[in-house]
Amino acid sequence: MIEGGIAHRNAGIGLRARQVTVAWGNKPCVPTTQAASAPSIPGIRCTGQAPLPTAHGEFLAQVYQREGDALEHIVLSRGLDQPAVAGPPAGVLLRMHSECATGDLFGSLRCDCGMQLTLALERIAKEGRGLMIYLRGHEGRGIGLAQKLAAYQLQDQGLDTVDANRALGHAVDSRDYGVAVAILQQLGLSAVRLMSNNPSKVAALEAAGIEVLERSPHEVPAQSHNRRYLQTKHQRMGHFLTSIL
Ligand SMILES: Nc1nc2c(ncn2[C@@H]2O[C@H](COP(=O)(O)OP(=O)(O)OP(=O)(O)O)[C@@H](O)[C@H]2O)c(=O)[nH]1
Ligand SMILES: [Zn+2]
Repeated sequence: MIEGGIAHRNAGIGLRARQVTVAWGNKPCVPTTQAASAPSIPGIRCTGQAPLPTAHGEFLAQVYQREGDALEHIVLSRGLDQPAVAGPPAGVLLRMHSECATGDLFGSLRCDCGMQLTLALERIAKEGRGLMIYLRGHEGRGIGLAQKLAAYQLQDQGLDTVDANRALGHAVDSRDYGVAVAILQQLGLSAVRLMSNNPSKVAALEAAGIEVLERSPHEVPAQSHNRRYLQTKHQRMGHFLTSIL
């Protein structure tokens, strides 16, 4: 893994060719990666897909669900059916984005999520190939929206984002990336360039056997409403953030 640069390993290593065809009613989820036959990954399935034109260009939208779990995780991908271009950069561009209704839907300035979401789609569109996995159930780093709002109340009384979670009886971060790993495996993607400032995401992928060829910084400008939040992530959670230094 390298930090913030271009990885110079075998181009296309991120694509292990695989046929992915999962029935959803009468409409199959068609392959999104180069075709070959391989068994699908147990416990995860694509339950719907359609082309999705966006302000950032056209993506393929897919829903993935874990067996016995109603959460609908969203994958927006582009160019995965194209062979990787020869030469660097190797590995597919990936954003694992934790659901944040306040930031992603309403443009809340308390965090950086909304701008990071937009930036990720822009970067994938610019490169022409990559994916965003939008992880449901990650709201509030796993504590849910209502408890995140309760944490905001405590932050307004002086606690930081770490201590507010603890004061409410929660872990600081209870997110699990297993479903993202399963989706990547289902798509045949074994090596990625991860757009993130969070070292825990790198560790989670590598622990699961997904090679992180590069952690690509994914910073957006800080502003007065989220500066302390970003400082806490840097100082207490080990996030790589330079915009607040
Ligand atoms: N508990 C809690 N969760 C928050 C708070 N602010 C944002 N979140 C949630 O944090 C999640 C995003 O995590 P972050 O720590 O901001 O960033 P990250 O995804 O780990 O790292 P990046 O990949 O660099 O974006 C989203 O699910 C948000 O809902 C907060 O003050 N308290
Ligand atoms: Zn947020």
